[in-house]
Amino acid sequence: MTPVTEAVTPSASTTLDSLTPLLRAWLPRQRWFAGKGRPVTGFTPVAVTQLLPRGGRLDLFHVLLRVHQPPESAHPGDCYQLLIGAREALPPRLAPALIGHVTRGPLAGRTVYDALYDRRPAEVLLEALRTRARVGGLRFERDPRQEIRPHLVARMLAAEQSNSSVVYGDTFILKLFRRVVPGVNPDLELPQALAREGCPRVPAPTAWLRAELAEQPYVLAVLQPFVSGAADGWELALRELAKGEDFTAEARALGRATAEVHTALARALPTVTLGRAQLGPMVDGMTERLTAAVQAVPALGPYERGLRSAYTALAELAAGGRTWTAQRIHGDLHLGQCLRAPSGDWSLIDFEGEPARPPAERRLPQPTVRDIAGMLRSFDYAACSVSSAPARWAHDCRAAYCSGYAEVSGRDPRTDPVLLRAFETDKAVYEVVYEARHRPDWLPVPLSAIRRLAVSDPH
Ligand SMILES: Nc1ncnc2c1ncn2[C@@H]1O[C@H](COP(=O)(O)OP(=O)(O)O)[C@@H](O)[C@H]1O
Ligand SMILES: O=P(O)(O)O[C@H]1O[C@H](CO)[C@@H](O[C@H]2O[C@H](CO)[C@@H](O)[C@H](O)[C@H]2O)[C@H](O)[C@H]1O
Repeated sequence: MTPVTEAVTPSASTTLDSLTPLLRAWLPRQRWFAGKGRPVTGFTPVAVTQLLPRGGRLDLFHVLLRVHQPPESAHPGDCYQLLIGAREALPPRLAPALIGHVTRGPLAGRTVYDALYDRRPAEVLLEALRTRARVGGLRFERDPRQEIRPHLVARMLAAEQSNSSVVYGDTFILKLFRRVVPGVNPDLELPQALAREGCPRVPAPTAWLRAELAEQPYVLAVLQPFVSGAADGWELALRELAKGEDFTAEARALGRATAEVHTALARALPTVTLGRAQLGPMVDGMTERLTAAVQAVPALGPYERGLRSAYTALAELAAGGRTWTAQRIHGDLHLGQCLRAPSGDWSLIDFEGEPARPPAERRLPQPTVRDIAGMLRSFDYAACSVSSAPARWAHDCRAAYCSGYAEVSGRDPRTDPVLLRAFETDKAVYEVVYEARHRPDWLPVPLSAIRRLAVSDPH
């Protein structure tokens, strides 16, 4: 394994300049690119770190890149993390990772590509974490109580999601965050807190990559144990649905696992009471998201009034003196975030929160019902995407999930229908925007829930 070299060079920045036209075409096509639909008007390199000595068969750059998109006044531009490799030519197996052929600058004549798809560069990252390397502004750190064996073989996970993940020898998985923001990253913070509590439902972080840039801290990647042979809840649900099989036992186990995680988070981190004063801004947030969603997706228009009633009903309860407890939660819980190991045990992953929400908001204490609403929506999603789904499948799973949750926590979410409807509505509105932006073919799925939520009266 080639050791990571100690270098952050101004010339690396010049190198990046010559890639600008290629990146301008490549970036917006990536699943994780959050600024879809708006033109890219320019780039500013935030940090360019050379990870291997220049001039070898492979050049390797760790890049943080600010992407400018209109309206500039409203937003300084998102910052993305890239691992860029440059070779004389790409072997066919790396064709999907192609960024383009460079025609000018220090890399002229070379082919640049997304190096996370390539074994050797991915292994350079693991080696750096194993040896706790420091390269320029990058800090590769590891939990001193956890060992990383050398020479684990890397493979990129095929499923492209909000971020990119690499598996090492079926032992670890490294998630490299694509859109990065300064500050505490809940995807490291919460699993670490849960590990301290001894909660076995979440893989404990083994190592992580930090950076200190312009006096701001960033968490750029997290390595955690890989749950080998696991299936995620979404795959399992679809498989059982296709066979016409019952899924309520798993739904109940998922409810129990969610409650275990919530209970441990409430022990590990502060909880607060939400009364009228705190609930007001929360309901305002829901209302604002609805208004923005209606503008972005006009198909929501006819349901706006009905959906709004879910939020006003909640505000009325608060005005009448009701209070709720809020705590740190998962923030984007759905079946795809739940892994079932071959032993049958469930783990929850991906504590980053909803990728579209502002980072500070994602770390606010919330009613646990928000996560529960996410899972309830997910059972509905599964049923809607299989045409042969039995009519009561989603209903039965949702009931079993709530029962499992109540068994562990002592609180059945169905006893607070107004709160549940408000959070389910907020989630469905989020999903409408998410699908319109990323997977327009899926739009009918959350829209069918919107129709139900716009008319349902929980009383
Ligand atoms: N600890 C783990 N063990 C096994 N597979 C995992 C683990 N963590 C994540 N995965 C797999 O990687 C995928 C992406 O991880 P996730 O944290 O959801 O990333 P993203 O933020 O990109 O959605 C998951 O859907 C799951 O299949
Ligand atoms: O997993 P991510 O953090 O990338 O979450 C985003 O993408 C999800 C889709 O992959 C999206 O989830 C929606 O689709 C799921 C089926 O693919 C379904 O199970 C979820 O209930 C539904 O919300 C998620 O909302 C988004 O944040």
